[in-house]
Amino acid sequence: MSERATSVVWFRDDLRVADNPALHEAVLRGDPIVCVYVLDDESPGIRPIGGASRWWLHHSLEALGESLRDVGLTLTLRRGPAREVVTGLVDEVGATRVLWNRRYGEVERGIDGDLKASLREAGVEAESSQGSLLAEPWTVLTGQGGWYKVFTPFYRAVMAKPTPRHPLAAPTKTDGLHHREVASDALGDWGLLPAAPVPDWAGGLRERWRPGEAGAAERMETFLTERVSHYVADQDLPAEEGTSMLSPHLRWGEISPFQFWHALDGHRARASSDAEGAAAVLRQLIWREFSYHLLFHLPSITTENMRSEFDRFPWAEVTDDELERWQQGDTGIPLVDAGMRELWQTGIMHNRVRMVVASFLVKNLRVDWRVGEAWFWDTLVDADPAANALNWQWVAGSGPDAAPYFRIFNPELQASKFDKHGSYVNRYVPEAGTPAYPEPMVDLKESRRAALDAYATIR
Ligand SMILES: Cc1cc2nc3c(=O)[nH]c(=O)nc-3n(C[C@H](O)[C@H](O)[C@H](O)COP(=O)(O)OP(=O)(O)OC[C@H]3O[C@@H](n4cnc5c(N)ncnc54)[C@H](O)[C@@H]3O)c2cc1C
Repeated sequence: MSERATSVVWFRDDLRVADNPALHEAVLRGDPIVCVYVLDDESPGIRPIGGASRWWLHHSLEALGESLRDVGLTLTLRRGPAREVVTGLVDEVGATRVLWNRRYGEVERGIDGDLKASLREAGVEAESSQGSLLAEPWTVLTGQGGWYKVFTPFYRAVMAKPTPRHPLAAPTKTDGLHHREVASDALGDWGLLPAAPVPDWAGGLRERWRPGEAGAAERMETFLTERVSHYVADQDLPAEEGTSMLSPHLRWGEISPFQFWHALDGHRARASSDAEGAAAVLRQLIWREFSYHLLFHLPSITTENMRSEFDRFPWAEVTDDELERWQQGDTGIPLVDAGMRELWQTGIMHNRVRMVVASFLVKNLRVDWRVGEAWFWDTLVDADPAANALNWQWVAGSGPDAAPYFRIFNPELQASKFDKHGSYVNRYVPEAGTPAYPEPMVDLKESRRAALDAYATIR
């Protein structure tokens, strides 16, 4: 055991050095620092991340390692059940303090709470900070002291709170930081990237994304200088890059909501063409907060219908072949296929198209929303436990404040409104309209009627 005070900073969904309260606190204390990331697929109840997320995580950890090296620190990688791994590391280096930024999922909170209690019992300081949400779920309550089930009042309540704190500066070389040298796993040994015999499916992801804090900052800058003024007009057009594309960076905490908020708020305050766009993106950012509000207060949101009548919904039995047609973008419905192929090739899908493909699966094919949620979990680079579940339940009609089940998106109508010139469909489904393209796997009108009949049985 070392005599000297040492801080362990445990990185999780906050893979950044700027505006990182846990790291900031460790830097202020001035003791040697051990930075650690734990890959935890093993703690009871933990949901292992999907394939696209693993790809992202690999590159994001690489980038974080570099940023830390630039300021004189190193990133230690460990794998296993988080509580045991962090406790083991604390013993190994004789740490006197462990710092982290809070998580909001039930299982994660359980792990963190148990760890905090056992560390404190052992005389080790353990402190958590607010780094990943603007408004922590227990701080936004209704007049009656309950939690919000409807977005608009939640949004108003968040906006009525004092302005979120300003982002914290990143540490610099001149802070004279010391790291403690400890053994680390090699990132490559974690097998996060596709490797033989699995085909390399990540080419499109490499082309589209630059995981890490610098990539996030670059994307935010481009959005604010070039696109925010068109956001309101373009946000629903999948052919344009009209939105911020920051969701995976926010998911992994490469940019904090505080950084994005203040950058947007600056634009909002200016009486310019940017103000309207910035206010609209801020509202979207609050949807992210709302999804975590729900996840915290109703953890079953990830697996159970929020509206229990949906427990009786007569979901259809689909074959593996039928499901594969949806997953691979081979349904014969061009907008659905374009979305599913965009997802497979690039790890992302435009929000408008996500709603369309989800509605097609849950309503036209009458497949349980959890099947679609699981596919998105595996293939999205922004796969997020709270946002994914909330949005699937929103489309299915099984969540609070959801789109009513009977509002069934018509993909053809959606294409004619939001992809008028067919540019998006052409990009991903160039064979649409030729004999090489399959017939629709279901008749849209008939399947719509069947869905409404099914819904009538649970109303
Ligand atoms: C079926 C379905 C599944 C979804 N799964 C996810 C998911 O796993 N992870 C995820 O981050 N988003 C998910 N979304 C929400 C939304 O599609 C993405 O957040 C959005 O497409 C991200 O693009 P952007 O960063 O350019 O968003 P912008 O329009 O620039 O919005 C800024 C930020 O606000 C947040 N945001 C925007 N819309 C939503 C929303 N509806 N719900 C929650 N947060 C939102 C995101 O963090 C986003 O980066 C899902 C939507 C649907 C319909």
